[in-house]
Amino acid sequence: MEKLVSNWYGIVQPLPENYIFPPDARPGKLSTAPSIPNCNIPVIDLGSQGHDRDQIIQKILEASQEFGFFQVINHGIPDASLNDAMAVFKEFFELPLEDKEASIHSDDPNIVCKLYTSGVNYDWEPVHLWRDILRHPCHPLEKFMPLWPKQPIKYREHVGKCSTQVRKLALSILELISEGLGIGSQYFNDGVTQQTLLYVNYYPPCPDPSLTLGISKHCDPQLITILLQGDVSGLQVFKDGEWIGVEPLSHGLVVNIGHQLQIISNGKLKCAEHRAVTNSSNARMSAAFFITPSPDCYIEPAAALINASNPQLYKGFQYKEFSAHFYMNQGNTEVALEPFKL
Ligand SMILES: O=C(O)CCC(=O)C(=O)O
Ligand SMILES: [Fe+2]
Repeated sequence: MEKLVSNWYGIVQPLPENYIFPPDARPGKLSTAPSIPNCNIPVIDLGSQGHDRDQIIQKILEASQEFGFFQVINHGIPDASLNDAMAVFKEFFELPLEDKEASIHSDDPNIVCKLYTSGVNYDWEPVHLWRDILRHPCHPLEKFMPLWPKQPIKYREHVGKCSTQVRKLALSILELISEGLGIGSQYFNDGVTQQTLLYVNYYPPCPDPSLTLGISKHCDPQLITILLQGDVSGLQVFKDGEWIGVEPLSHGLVVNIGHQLQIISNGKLKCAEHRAVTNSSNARMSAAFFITPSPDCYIEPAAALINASNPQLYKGFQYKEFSAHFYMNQGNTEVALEPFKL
């Protein structure tokens, strides 16, 4: 806990050696965001669903096929709700270390609310990430909210409200996707969307952003992710051999396809590699809401998508088998899907 970067940035200069990535994984000069190619990650206006539903579905499918990423605007979640949640996250990370610890201390034997730095296996990592992370489940709210941070005082109220709205939005986007894929509008009900996991990332200003990363290259293992990235850039998506930036949009939300949605869509929708770079002047925060299957949920390509010209690409498995393999290989994107391919 004493290693949290949010508690010693500004004190530590230069970047400690155990944060320096090997040359081929460093962002290099590109990490100073404006110089990287400006993204053409699609921006989809959800405000006109009443009369443009089919067109919106088409745009979502195209973006999910080509980029695995898109941003949504006019998504129905009030600006105030997003601002309030981001404000309590920031307040949390700016608390003194003892207050952060006290805030998440709970009698829960499963310790569902976790605060740590870098990755889950700090002691085993060859290189550390320049970020701290607060994570906890959000759904069902009544079950998990009593285990969330107690400070800031408004944390539970604001994050409870925002997570409920984000989950509703995610389910409505999944309904549009299921309609577009032609797999039945109920496909994403129940087990496959049973959990909402929230990971709040805090990247303090970094002494040398060219040498390190906030999050290294990965794909999200869950079904679909909704990301609040505030107003500081840093998210990059790997596309056609290049890293492209996902520029923050005022009150826009980033949506990306997870491994499970790639599998269910039998490879039609893509989950794209992405990472987060740091910068030397502003702390950056992002809040990722992962819509996640229950551990026992059986995942397989939807039968309606398989035919003579589209043979089944993945076998069926329980989600917990996938996540065990994913975390054992530390999210290595080369091998994450291997055992599940046919
Ligand atoms: O900070 C970001 O923008 C990316 C976060 C992310 O990719 C994740 O939490 O999985
Ligand atoms: Fe991610």
